[in-house]
Amino acid sequence: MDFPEGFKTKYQRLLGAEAPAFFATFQQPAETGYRINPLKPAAPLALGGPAIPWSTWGHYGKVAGNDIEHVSGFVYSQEPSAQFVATVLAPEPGERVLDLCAAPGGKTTHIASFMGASGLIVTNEINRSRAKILASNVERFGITNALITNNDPDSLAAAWPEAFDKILVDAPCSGEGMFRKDPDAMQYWTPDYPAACAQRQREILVMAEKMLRPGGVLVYSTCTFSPEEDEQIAAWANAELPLTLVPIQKPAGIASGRPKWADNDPAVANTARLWPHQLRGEGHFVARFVKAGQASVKRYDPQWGRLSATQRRDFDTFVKANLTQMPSGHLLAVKDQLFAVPETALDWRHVRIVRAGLHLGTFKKNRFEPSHSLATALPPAAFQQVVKVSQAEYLRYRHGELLPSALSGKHYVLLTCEDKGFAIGKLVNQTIKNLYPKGLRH
Ligand SMILES: C[S@@+](CC[C@H](N)C(=O)[O-])C[C@H]1O[C@@H](n2cnc3c(N)ncnc32)[C@H](O)[C@@H]1O
Repeated sequence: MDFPEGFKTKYQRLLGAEAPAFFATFQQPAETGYRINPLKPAAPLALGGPAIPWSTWGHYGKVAGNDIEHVSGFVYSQEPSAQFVATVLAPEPGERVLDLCAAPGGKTTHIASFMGASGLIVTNEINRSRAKILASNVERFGITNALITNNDPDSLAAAWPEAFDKILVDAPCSGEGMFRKDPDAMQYWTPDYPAACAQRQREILVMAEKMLRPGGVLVYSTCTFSPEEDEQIAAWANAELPLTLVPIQKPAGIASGRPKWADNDPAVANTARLWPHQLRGEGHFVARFVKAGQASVKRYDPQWGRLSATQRRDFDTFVKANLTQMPSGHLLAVKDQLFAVPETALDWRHVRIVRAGLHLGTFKKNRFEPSHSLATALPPAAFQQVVKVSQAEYLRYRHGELLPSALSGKHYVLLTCEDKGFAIGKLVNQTIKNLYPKGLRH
């Protein structure tokens, strides 16, 4: 592999006798992994691959983007070492958690797995097009308790001071841990790049700390090896912000951060390093902080977004004809869109929202049309009519085709393949009309 100028000499100097083992990993294929989705009803998954020792629900292996397991959200593909981060955050059901730099959603989906459908995850991405990808992955994974936002950290901090029990800052970084998987990631690297990234990381952390409640936990992570963005940022936050570095439990293979790379600050030994020459993964850095004090976050019940009488009638008619139960959560209408949001939702009128809770659907003239999200968020038992399709029909429907049906009537159905819900269809004249979102067709 041709490294950018200055990269090799830097790590030869830093790693000394360890450097040949580190560089040798770049001649090996990248490690891949996936996680099983515990939000889904347990279904036998014929995927295999050994368990990733430091991950909950993680396995080594590869799932293709067109496989039903991926499309139905039964699994999420995520690089193995990245699977340590949410484990360190250890979110719990009922908490209010912020994932500040979240797209495409690897850690958000892992956080949601720990929380079940309880509590609130605010998952934010500053870049608008990446925020849309995040929304689509959150929807595919069947997460119903997320507020997806598209803001810079300063605007969020102004809207939500001390609002979260736990915060993850999976920071934009120089991405040296991506070089093996994606050599294009090297194009931005210069010897000065880590210092420029570190400046942005400090700015993000200043805002993140403002949003953390006293006594709350903040986890900072990167997928880069550079001490400027790892040990030195951890030492800086420990010294300059009202945050204290606390130890991380490190399963075998996971090393400590190196105090010698941060002016011998002993607190840095509390951080964790996942090195590609010490375990099967691409590499990550993780630091866990606690904020001094003790306080609980304020709960907020939205008193706005109530449905009009016509909207209520149309939604009730839809539920009665198509579902077996009312989706849980607080119903909230934003213009013609209907959402079910967690009861602990924040006041979000001053932030840019991409998606709130579960998108239930759209009010049309005198009727309600369900959203595609219902197919991956609700269990098959929540639908009155489930249509099981073959692998060949699954591929045709994903492509946008109609499917003939022996069923009569005019209503919505859940389509499943291998018992995994993947789409909503509309039965009309013994045909299942294709409602698969155009942007997801394949
Ligand atoms: C390492 S990636 C996040 C990966 C994600 N957590 C996951 O697990 O899938 C960092 C993200 O930070 C975003 N970002 C870039 N500049 C930022 C800034 N100034 N503030 C907040 N986020 C930023 C990037 O757009 C990028 O999506």
